[in-house]
Amino acid sequence: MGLRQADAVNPEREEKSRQAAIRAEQQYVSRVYSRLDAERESAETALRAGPAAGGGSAFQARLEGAVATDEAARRLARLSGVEHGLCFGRIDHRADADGPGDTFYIGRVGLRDENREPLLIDWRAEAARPFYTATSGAPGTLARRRHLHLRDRTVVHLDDEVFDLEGLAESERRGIVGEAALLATLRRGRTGRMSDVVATIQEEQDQVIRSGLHGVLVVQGGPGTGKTVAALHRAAYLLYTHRDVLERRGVLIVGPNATFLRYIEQVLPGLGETDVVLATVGELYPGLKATAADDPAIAVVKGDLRTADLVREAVHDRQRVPADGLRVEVEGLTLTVDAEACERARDRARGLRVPHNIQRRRFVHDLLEALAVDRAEQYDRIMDEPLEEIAKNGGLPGWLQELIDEAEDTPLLDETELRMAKEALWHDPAVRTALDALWPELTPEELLTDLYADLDSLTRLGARAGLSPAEAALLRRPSGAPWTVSDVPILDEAADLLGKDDSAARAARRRADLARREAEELYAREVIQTTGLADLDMVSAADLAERHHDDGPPLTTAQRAMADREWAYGHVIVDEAQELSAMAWRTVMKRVPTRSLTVVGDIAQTGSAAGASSWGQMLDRYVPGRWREQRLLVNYRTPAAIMRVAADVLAAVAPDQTPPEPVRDDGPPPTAIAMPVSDLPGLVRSELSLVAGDASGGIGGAFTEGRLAVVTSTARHAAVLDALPSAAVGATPEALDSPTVVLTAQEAKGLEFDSVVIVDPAGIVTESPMGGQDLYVALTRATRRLTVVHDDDLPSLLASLA
Ligand SMILES: Nc1ncnc2c1ncn2[C@@H]1O[C@H](COP(=O)(O)OP(=O)(O)OP(=O)(O)O)[C@@H](O)[C@H]1O
Repeated sequence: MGLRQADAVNPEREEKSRQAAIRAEQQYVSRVYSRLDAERESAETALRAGPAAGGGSAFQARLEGAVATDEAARRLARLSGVEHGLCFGRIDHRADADGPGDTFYIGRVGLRDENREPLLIDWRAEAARPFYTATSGAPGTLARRRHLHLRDRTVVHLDDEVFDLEGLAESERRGIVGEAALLATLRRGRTGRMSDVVATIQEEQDQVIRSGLHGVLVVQGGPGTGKTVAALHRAAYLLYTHRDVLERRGVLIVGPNATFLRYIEQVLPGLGETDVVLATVGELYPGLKATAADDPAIAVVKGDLRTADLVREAVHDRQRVPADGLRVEVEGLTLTVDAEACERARDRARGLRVPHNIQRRRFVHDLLEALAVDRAEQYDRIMDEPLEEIAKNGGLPGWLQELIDEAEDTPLLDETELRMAKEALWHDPAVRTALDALWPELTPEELLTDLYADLDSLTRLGARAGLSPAEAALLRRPSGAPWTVSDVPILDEAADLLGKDDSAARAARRRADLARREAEELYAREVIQTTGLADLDMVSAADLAERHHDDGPPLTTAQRAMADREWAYGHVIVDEAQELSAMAWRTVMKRVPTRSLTVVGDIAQTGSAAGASSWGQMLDRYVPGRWREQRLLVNYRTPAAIMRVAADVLAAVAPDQTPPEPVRDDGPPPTAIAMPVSDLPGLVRSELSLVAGDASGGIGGAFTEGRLAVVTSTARHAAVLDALPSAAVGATPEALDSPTVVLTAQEAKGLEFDSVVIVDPAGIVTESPMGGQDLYVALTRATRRLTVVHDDDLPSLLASLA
C-alpha cells in the first residue's frame, strides 16, 4: 500500500500552493463535467428523436433506427450513474529526454473532448492501470499519483503520492499536496449501502479485478479485506474489457441474501455498468424466490450430492410397470397389454437420452399402439367368430376360405388406421388415466411435493441414493410447506431430469419462430454489413433480430437471463461462496458451462453446516486442479483493537486460518458490559450519538448519520426486539436504511456498521452449527465501535475483553 507523507516545509507557503493546485484542478474538472453534460444531452436528444425513418425497406429502417436508439439508451444509462466523484485521479508520467511526461485524468467513464482527444480515462482502461499498481518501491513510469476529492462538482481536496520528484515539471513540484487518501475514505461513516472504491483500489485488489476472464479465480480473504468490493469492480472491469462476450451472455452475481444484494446493488451502476443479474441461491430457479432456511441438519442432507441421486431415483420410481399387465375398459371391451410388453415400452423410453417428460411420449405411443392392436384383434375375433363356426361345420365356400387366409397375412391395421386408433384411445379418459398412472407428466414441484410427503418413498428411494433412514426421514414435510433455499438446487435438478412440457404444438411454434428468426438474422447481418456497424463490434445479428421482434417489448440480456433456467452466463461471481452447499454449486455450475467464475469468500467464516470447509472440496469436482487462488490479506474495515479480539476467537475456532492485517489503528477499544437486555435502549442511544457525531466526510464529503447493528443470539432475539421496538429487524432490504437494526449473526454476513452491539455472545457460539464462526463474523462487522453485552459469564473466547 503506497501511503505516504506530504512534504511539510512552510505551512503558509504550502497552503498557498495547495489552493493554487486546487484551482487548477477545478478548471480541469469543470471542463470534464461540461463534457459529461454535453454527452448526456446528445444521448437524450437521440433517444427522444427515436428511430429515424431511413431509406430502404421498413425492416432495415427499423433495425438501423433501433441500433442508434439502443446505443443512446445504454450510453445515457452509463452517463447517469457517474455524476458523483466523476473524476478522482490523475497520473503524471515521468519526463524524459523527449520532453514532459503524459498526464492522464482517471474517472468513472471515459470522455473525449470536441477534438476526440482523451479528457478522462475510464478507470478500467489499460492507461489507468498505473494509477492502481504504482508503489513507491515499483512506481513504473509514474512520477506522481494524485487523488482528487470532490464535493458535488467542486474540488475540495487533493492527495499526492510523489514517486519521482525530479520527474515532475517545476510548476508541478511546487503544488504537491497530500493526506492519505485511503485512510480518509475508510474513516467515513457508513450509509447502509456499499459504495465503490475506484479512487482507492489497492494493488492486491487490482490484481483480482484485472485477472483474466477465463477459468475459476478464487478470492480468499478474511473479513473486511474488500473481497466484495473487489468482486464488484471486477464485474465492471470484465464487462468493460470483454463487452462482446459478456453483453450477450451477461454476468450473474450470486450473493447470500436479499439484504446483501440491496447493500451492493448501487455499486455497479455507479461504476458504469447496468447489465448484471444479482440473485441469491434461492432465486436461481425462475419463478421462485425462496428465502426460508431449513434446520441445519436438514440443510446438510439437502445440500449433499446424494440428494441429486435421490431425485433421479424419485423420477425412475414414477416410471412404472404394472405387475400383471395393463388393463383398461374401453367401449365395453377390456383392453390389455401384458407386463412384458409394458416393460419393453418402459426400457425403450428410458433408452432415449432425453428427460422424463419427453421419454413419456415414446412410452405413451408404444402403449397406445399395443392397446390399439389389442382392440383391433378383439374386434377381428368378434367378426370372425360366426365364420369360424360355419367353417367348423364345413359349410364355407372355397373362395371365402381363400379370402380369409389372405387377410390373415396382412396386418390388421394399416398405418393410417393405427394412427387414428391411437388418437381415439388417447382421447379416452380411462386410457389417459391408466397411462398417467404409469408414466405421469410431472413438474419439479409436483415430484418433490409428493416425495417429501411420503416417508415410505423417502426411505426406500433414499436407501438407493445412499441416505440412511434417519437422513431420509429428515426430508419429510407436509405438502404445501413453503420452499426453502436448499430446495432450489433440488428443484433445479428435478427440472433437468423431467424436462419441459414440450407438446407437439409448442414444438411446432418453436420451429416457426426459429425459421422467422433465421430469416431476420440473415437480414440483420446484411444491415450490419452495409451500415458498417460490424467494424465497431457493437451489435450482433442475433442480438438485433432478437430485440426487434414484433411481438412484445425488447428484453435486456439481464431480463432474458433471469427468466431462463437454462441460460448460460458469460461469467458468474459468487460472493460469500463458502456458504454454498455442494448441491448449490451444482446449480451454479450449470449456469456457466464455460467455467468462467470468480469465487469470493472466507473459509474461516463458513456458518452453514452444508457449506465449504475448503475450496477444493467444492471446486475440484468441476475444475480439478484448475482453479487459481488469490489471497487478500489487509483488512480495510475493522480497526486493530477490535481485530485483536476477533483474532482470539479465530485462533480458537479455526487455528489454521490467519486473520487479516488491519490497516487502521484508530478508534476506542472494544468493551464488554454485563447488563440485562432491558438496558439496551440507553446503550444504543449513546452509541448512535457517538457515531453520528463522529461521522466525517470522506471522498466527495458525503456526511452520513451512523448505522448501528445489534447482533444477537436467537435465544435473546425476542427480548432484544421488546427492548428496541423501533429498530428495524432482520435481513430485509429496508433494514439498511434504518439507523438501528437487529440481526442474527447469519443475517449480518457481508454487511458492516459504524457501531456493533453483540448481545449474548455465549448463545451465538452455542447456536452456531460451526461453533464460534458466527461470533467471528459478528465481531468483524464493526467499522468503528464494538460493545459486547452479556448477562451470563463472558465466554472464554472473549477473555481479552474482561
Ligand atoms: N481499496 C479500498 N478503498 C476504500 N475502501 C475499501 C477498499 N477496500 C475495501 N474497502 C472497504 O472495506 C470494507 C470491507 O469491504 P468488503 O465488504 O468488500 O470486505 P469483504 O472482504 O467482503 O468482507 P466480509 O468477508 O467481512 O464480508 C468496505 O467498506 C469497503 O468499502
